Amino acid sequence: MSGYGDGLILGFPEGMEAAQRLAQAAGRPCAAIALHRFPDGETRVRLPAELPPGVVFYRSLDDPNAKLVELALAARTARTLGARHLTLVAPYLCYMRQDKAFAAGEAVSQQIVGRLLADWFDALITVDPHLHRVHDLAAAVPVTRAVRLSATDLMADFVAERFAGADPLLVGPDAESEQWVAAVAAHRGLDYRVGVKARRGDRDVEVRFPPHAMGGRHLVLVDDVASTGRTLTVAARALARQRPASISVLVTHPLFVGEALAQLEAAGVAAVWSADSIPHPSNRLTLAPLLAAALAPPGRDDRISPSITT
Ligand SMILES: O=P(O)(O)OC[C@H]1O[C@@H](O)[C@H](O)[C@@H]1O
Repeated sequence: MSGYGDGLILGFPEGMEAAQRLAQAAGRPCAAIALHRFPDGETRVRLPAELPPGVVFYRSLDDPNAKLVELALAARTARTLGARHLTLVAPYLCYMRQDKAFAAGEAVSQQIVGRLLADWFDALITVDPHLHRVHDLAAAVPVTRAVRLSATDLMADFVAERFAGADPLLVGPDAESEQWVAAVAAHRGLDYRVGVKARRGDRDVEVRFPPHAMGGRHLVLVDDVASTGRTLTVAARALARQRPASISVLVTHPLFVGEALAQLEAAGVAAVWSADSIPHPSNRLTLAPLLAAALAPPGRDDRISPSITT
């Protein structure tokens, strides 16, 4: 047994603050994994020299390619250092959107990356994974224990408090977003509408909304992930034509690559809010208590439990 006690949480450099928030919420010890990036692009990974039987890795998998290699190095090393049961807490789970071969010859990344993660880890905890055609997290990532959490209750409480007495209207930009916007609406009895999206390329997106009286209302665009922000930007432009009182954006996973935030602002979006699955200036909702509640009690990480989908 190491000096850390069982149920140690290990954080990577870019996510140490979030790993510490999780450790505090879960009442567990926390330590850092040190990374050194060599000039040629390889990474040296260093873990604490002794590990307890149960170890939790905290890493959100935005910008995932180098992170995945480093995770593999860390997970394999953890087992040689004495860990027997490895849990990955990945608030944002990468490669979930490529869930089929959209053209002949394409890799089905969801299945391939999911199996890699299941080779390295025994358990996975994630938040609002982009499961669209494949609904079961354990089918995408076949670990022994797969826990799918949702930020939608936190989002609903945030919107209800922010717009108390103002009767906000939640708006999902497309059919894929309906599972989230409907859950947010249901939690606080809010009203919602969903648009129709056609995507022709990474940044070539069209969004239309069926006729609905939106003039003078506070509109909150809700989605799981904003990547280029194109979906939300185009949706906001369409909504702005309805002369609402305001347009805001609320997402679980704020990737917001490139000029996404500036484009949203130019489209008339007054505020952008997110959960802290990825560190970003828009973070307003903290996921640590939700993630902590999903961790097995320290010392019991090696239990075999069924997959959980919440
Ligand atoms: O339009 P960007 O921000 O690039 O991509 C994010 C969108 O693409 C969908 O899969 C997501 O659910 C979201 O609606």
